[in-house]
Amino acid sequence: MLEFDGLTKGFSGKQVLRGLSFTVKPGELFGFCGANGSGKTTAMRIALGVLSPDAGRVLWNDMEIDAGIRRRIGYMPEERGLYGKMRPRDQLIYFAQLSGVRTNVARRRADEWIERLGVDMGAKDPLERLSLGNQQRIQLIAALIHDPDVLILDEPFSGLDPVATDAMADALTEFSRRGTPVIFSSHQLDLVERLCDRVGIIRDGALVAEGTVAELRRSTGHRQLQIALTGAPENWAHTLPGVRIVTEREDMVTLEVGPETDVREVLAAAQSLGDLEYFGRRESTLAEVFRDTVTT
Ligand SMILES: Nc1ncnc2c1ncn2[C@@H]1O[C@H](COP(=O)(O)OP(=O)(O)OP(=O)(O)O)[C@@H](O)[C@H]1O
Repeated sequence: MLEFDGLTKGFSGKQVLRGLSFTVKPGELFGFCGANGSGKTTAMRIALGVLSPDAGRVLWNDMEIDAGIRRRIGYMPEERGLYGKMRPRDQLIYFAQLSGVRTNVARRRADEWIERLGVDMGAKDPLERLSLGNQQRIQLIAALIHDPDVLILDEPFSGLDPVATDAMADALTEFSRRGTPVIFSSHQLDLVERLCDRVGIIRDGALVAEGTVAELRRSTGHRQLQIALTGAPENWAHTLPGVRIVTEREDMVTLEVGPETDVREVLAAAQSLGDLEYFGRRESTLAEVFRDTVTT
């Protein structure tokens, strides 16, 4: 279990983390979300020992992370960190060896992952000649080639095409299903919603929401309805009681209703305005929950 316990951190008087606490359990794929500058990278760097906190700790299985534990972490830094002039395969083997993997095993794993993630490169190409997406795939392999006990990935999906995204998502899911806790930061909330077992939302250096996507949806207290009517007067949705219009298309209106609104009243009002073609609930997306959480 990876535990962030009351982390605080400031840079030249600016408070960036303010008592950040959450845990990532074995086998869990955890999405770490927050607005730009909310402190995600800072927290992950502290877990890796790149930065030290002003207060608080990061624990791995109840032990403070030391150099030995750190070697068992797979980390993908936001600033990436590979050698541009070196061939990717050689680097992967080198990194694996540094983490204690035998050379023949390192070679085999490098080749397997390069193939599995579909890295497109010539055998002699140095890293800097690869496209950014392919460099990023190599960076992911560097994080997992030593078969780590925990994976901490800073925006691993940014800039990837849909095929690479799926390949990377499969790899992370496989690690988590094997029991490895995986935490990654991302602004791609549709992806986080699709992949993650749990999600944490950080705001101004503290966690303001945490749970499964379903739990986060419930916590906002907002419900959305979709209604389709025929034969109704123009702008009919504006006359419904206790609703906020989210989108208004010719064929379907999406509405948000607060916790105090009686949905049956909305239904009755809609029926009195035209012929009801569709009436149903729409789940909020994680992006909507996120906006709600970080702007209110
Ligand atoms: N070494 C540093 N010195 C001074 N300020 C820093 C340093 N590292 C981070 N900060 C500041 O800390 C704040 C949080 O940055 P951080 O990179 O942790 O946010 P983030 O949530 O990862 O953002 P993003 O989503 O944009 O990557 C920012 O205001 C940043 O400018």
